[in-house]
Parts: sequence; structure tokens; C-alpha cells
Amino acid sequence: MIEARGLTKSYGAKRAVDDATFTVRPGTVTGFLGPNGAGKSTSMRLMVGLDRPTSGTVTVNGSRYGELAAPVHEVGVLLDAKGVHPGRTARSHLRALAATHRISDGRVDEVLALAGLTAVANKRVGGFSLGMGQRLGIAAALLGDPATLILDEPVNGLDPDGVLWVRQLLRHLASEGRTVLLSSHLMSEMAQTADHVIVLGRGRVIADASISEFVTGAGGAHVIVRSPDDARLAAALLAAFPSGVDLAPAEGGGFSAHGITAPEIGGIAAAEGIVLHELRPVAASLEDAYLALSREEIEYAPAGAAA
Ligand SMILES: Nc1ncnc2c1ncn2[C@@H]1O[C@H](COP(=O)(O)OP(=O)(O)OP(=O)(O)O)[C@@H](O)[C@H]1O
Repeated sequence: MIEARGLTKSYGAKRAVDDATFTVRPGTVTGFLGPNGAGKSTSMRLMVGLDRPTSGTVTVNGSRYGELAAPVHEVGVLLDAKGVHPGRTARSHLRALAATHRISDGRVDEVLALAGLTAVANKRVGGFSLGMGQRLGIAAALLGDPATLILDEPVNGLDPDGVLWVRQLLRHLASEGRTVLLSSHLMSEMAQTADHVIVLGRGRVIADASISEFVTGAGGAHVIVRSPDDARLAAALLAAFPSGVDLAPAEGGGFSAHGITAPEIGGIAAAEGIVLHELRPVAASLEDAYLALSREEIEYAPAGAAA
């Protein structure tokens, strides 16, 4: 369990994390989302004692990171996969980490296998691809068999097999009752991996909900409708539902209807004798929900992006 209470970190006048209060629960994968500069990495650094809060607290299993008796066995961390000496082999890197924490060489071989690195265990890390580096970082995070994992962009640079591997691994670790917090900018991946999301915007918590609550709450579900008589159908829908229905031209013809269900549209079309060529409900996605929420929060939006 990770608990942040009034967590604040200022760099000069800049509040990178601003009075953030949230709980990351065991047995779930929690996604940490937010636009560039929202404060995710800073929050993660505060969680693992790499920085000190200006005010407020963050604890892991009830203790500040610095007070944990055996941190590597309690929290596995992936913050910067490139922070490895390039001249070392994957195995020697992990053995060095293991030796400082009285972890056996057998466990090193176990995590190498788990991360799919056995075949390259004796290769120098300097020659590793970004994805292999990520796998090594994840292997290192798992070394102490920790109950909590904090992973900043773990799928960055991984190929589709690697992305699937991370997804299955994190889901498995959560099913064992561990606490898993990960950040990612890949919304489709997050939607398939996480159960819960915490969204930061300009250092503040702007959403903290299960994925389904978050997606449903943001709206965005709609129906794509196409008819040879679009104009008459649109007029009939607006006449039947004078308020709350929103129609907009759809890509490729027809229109998208918000605030009305596919059966309602089908019923009105039948009653009016209007032929339908397409009637397709589209569920809202995590990406839609996230974009709707963070539109005003995007700190480094390119000029014109807000439009
Ligand atoms: N050491 C530092 N000194 C000054 N400002 C910093 C420092 N670290 C972070 N910041 C600022 O704090 C804010 C939050 O940065 P942070 O890296 O935590 O965001 P993030 O959500 O992880 O972004 P990204 O998605 O780009 O990784 C940014 O405005 C950043 O420029």
C-alpha cells in the first residue's frame, strides 16, 4: 500500500506536486496518468526517498521509504532503466545488486529467466536495446520479491511481445496481492493492464477511480449513424429528443450521436420509415476519457493543440 497525504514538492516557485492525497491499494494494478510535467516522476521519486517532500508525506506499507528495514524486499523500483553501468553484463549487474542485499545468485537467475534475459545474461548492458534495458530494469525491481512495485514507463521501448509480457506479469503480481503502480503514456495499454487510475494534472490529483468508473464518468460513448436520408433522420432525432442529444458529422459520412442509444435511434428511424445503412454503438475509451479530462491540464501543449 502506498499512501500520499498532502504530498507537495516545490522546485523554487514551481509546484511539481501540489497537495496530492491518494492511496495505491494492494491486489490491483494502478495506472499513474498525466500529461508531460504533471508530476508523476516527481511523485514516484518522493515515494522511494530520492527526493524529500516540501510538505506532506508519502509512505509505503505505513513507513517512509527511508524507514523501511529492507527496502529492496518491500519496494521494487524502475525509474530510469538507463542507470546501469554499460560495461557490466546483465548477470553481473544483478549479482552486484543482489550481493548488497544478501540475495542469492539463484534468485538472480530466476529474475533473468522471468524477464526473458537468460540468453543474453552474459552480454554487456552497453549493447542492449532500449527494450532489453527495460527488461533488465524490471528484473532488478523484482530481485527482492517485493510486495510493492513502482514502475515509471515500464513498457517504453518494448516490442509487442515485451508489452504483452509486462501486462501479464503485472496482472499476475497484482493477483498475488501485491501493490503495483505504473505510469505510461500508452492509454490502450493502460486500459488493458490497470484496474484503477490516478490522474495528475499540474501536480494535483484530478481523478482517482476504477478504470470503468473513470471511462463511464467522462461520457464519450456515442452511436455512429448512416442513412441515405441523414438530414431527415437528424431532424427526427432532434424532434424526439429536444434536449440532451448532440449530433456531429462523422468521418466517412453519416453522423455521430451523443446522448441517445442505438435502440432509440433504430426505433425513431423505423417509426419514420427511414432506411438505416449503419447503426453502430461506440463505447468510450480510456483515451477519450483521459483526453477529455486533461485537455485543460496539458502543460506543454503545442500551439493550437487545445483547439
Ligand atoms: N529537479 C527539478 N528541478 C526543477 N524542476 C523540476 C525538477 N524535477 C521536475 N521538475 C518540474 O516539475 C514538473 C513535474 O515534472 P515530472 O517529471 O514529475 O512530470 P511527469 O508527470 O513525470 O512528466 P513526464 O510525463 O514528461 O515524465 C515539471 O514542470 C518539471 O519541469
